[in-house]
Amino acid sequence: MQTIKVRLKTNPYNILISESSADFVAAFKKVFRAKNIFIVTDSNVAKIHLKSFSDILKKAGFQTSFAVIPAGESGKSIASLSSLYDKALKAGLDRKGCVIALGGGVVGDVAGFFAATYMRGVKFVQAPTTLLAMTDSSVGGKTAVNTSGGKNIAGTFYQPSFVWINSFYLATLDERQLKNGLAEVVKYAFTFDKNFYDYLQDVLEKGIIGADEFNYMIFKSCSYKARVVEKDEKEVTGVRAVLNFGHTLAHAIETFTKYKKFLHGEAVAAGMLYAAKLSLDLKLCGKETFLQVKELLTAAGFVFNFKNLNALKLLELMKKDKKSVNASLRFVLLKDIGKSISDAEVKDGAALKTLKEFLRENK
Ligand SMILES: NC(=O)c1ccc[n+]([C@@H]2O[C@H](COP(=O)([O-])OP(=O)(O)OC[C@H]3O[C@@H](n4cnc5c(N)ncnc54)[C@H](O)[C@@H]3O)[C@@H](O)[C@H]2O)c1
Ligand SMILES: O=C(O)C(=O)C[C@@H](O)[C@H](O)[C@H](O)COP(=O)(O)O
Ligand SMILES: [Zn+2]
Repeated sequence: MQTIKVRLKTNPYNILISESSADFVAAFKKVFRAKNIFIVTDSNVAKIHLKSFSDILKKAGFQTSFAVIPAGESGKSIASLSSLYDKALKAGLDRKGCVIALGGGVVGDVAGFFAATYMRGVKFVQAPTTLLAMTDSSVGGKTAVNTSGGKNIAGTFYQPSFVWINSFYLATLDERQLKNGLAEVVKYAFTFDKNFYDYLQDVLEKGIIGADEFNYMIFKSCSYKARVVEKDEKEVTGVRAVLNFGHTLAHAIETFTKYKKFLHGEAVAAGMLYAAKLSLDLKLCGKETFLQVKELLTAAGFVFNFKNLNALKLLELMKKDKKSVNASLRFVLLKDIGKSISDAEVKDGAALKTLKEFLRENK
């Protein structure tokens, strides 16, 4: 078992990396005296993992009820959120109860928003089941749902009481979803650590990724994220914005394609390559850095094939990004591998010129 502490002043908590359900139950009992647990999951995870997960808690003496939201990004909606309030009330969830998110980032983001607002806030635990959720979304307390106008437009910051990461769940995840998770993992290498970059390049090129490699990626990613969140929990000072590397274009692409064509990680991979190209065009980094970004994304298996994306429309959407101030574009850019600039203001013309070239080069 490995434990990473998230040392927040008001809501400190642990990230537990363990394949033992006994470790999970022990952690749970330390944090809660309540018996009433409401599990939120999605329609795919419900079929594979809900019964065994709920049995762990029942055997430990807890009462469980559950709600299932639609699988995939379409489930990250106000409709899903709204359905949870009704189901929880019917199930008798009270203020002393606890919500557990069992699933990927979609479940975590929706369940977290729900837990933050149900009866003005009930306790919340993250039990991530995708690589993306284990390395990024289950940590840090961002919760949200999408709207037709934009990604994560409605949400709160609401920290979990703890996170239980059991990489055993990765065994049932398909190749595309595993690759999707790698996008956020390589993000940490690009923005924080050249040594981690070298490690990933080596492992991904060889293509042999087993439990040890996944657990190492999870540990490193969660450690970077925890340190950043401790410094700037609510993205006020700009420190946390670094976790948004690649996300300015990614969210525009996801919104433009109505959350249907690209997975989040696929859009983030595209966004990181674009941000690296923008860094190069703005002379913030050299060609070598841009090529290093491209090489690792390629080693991770990302192919860039953008048809029917409209540069002007993407620019308009990027201007509505949460980092924008007075409609001026802000990006996380790179000086080098492991060295980033958060919150760089970029003129519309420069962003558009690079975007048009980027789309042309990756048709
Ligand atoms: N809050 C944050 O800090 C944060 C960070 C990164 C991403 N996100 C959000 O996370 C979401 C993406 O999360 P995701 O990539 O986990 O997607 P997801 O939650 O949609 O899960 C991907 C797919 O895998 C299935 N699945 C989940 N676990 C499985 C398992 N163990 N076995 C088989 N199938 C399984 C799901 O049903 C779904 O179809 C996006 O909405 C993104 O915006 C949030
Ligand atoms: O935790 C963060 O902070 C992040 O930015 C992590 C991102 O990977 C994640 O996709 C996040 O939800 C994006 O946040 P947003 O504020 O741009 O909606
Ligand atoms: Zn992300």
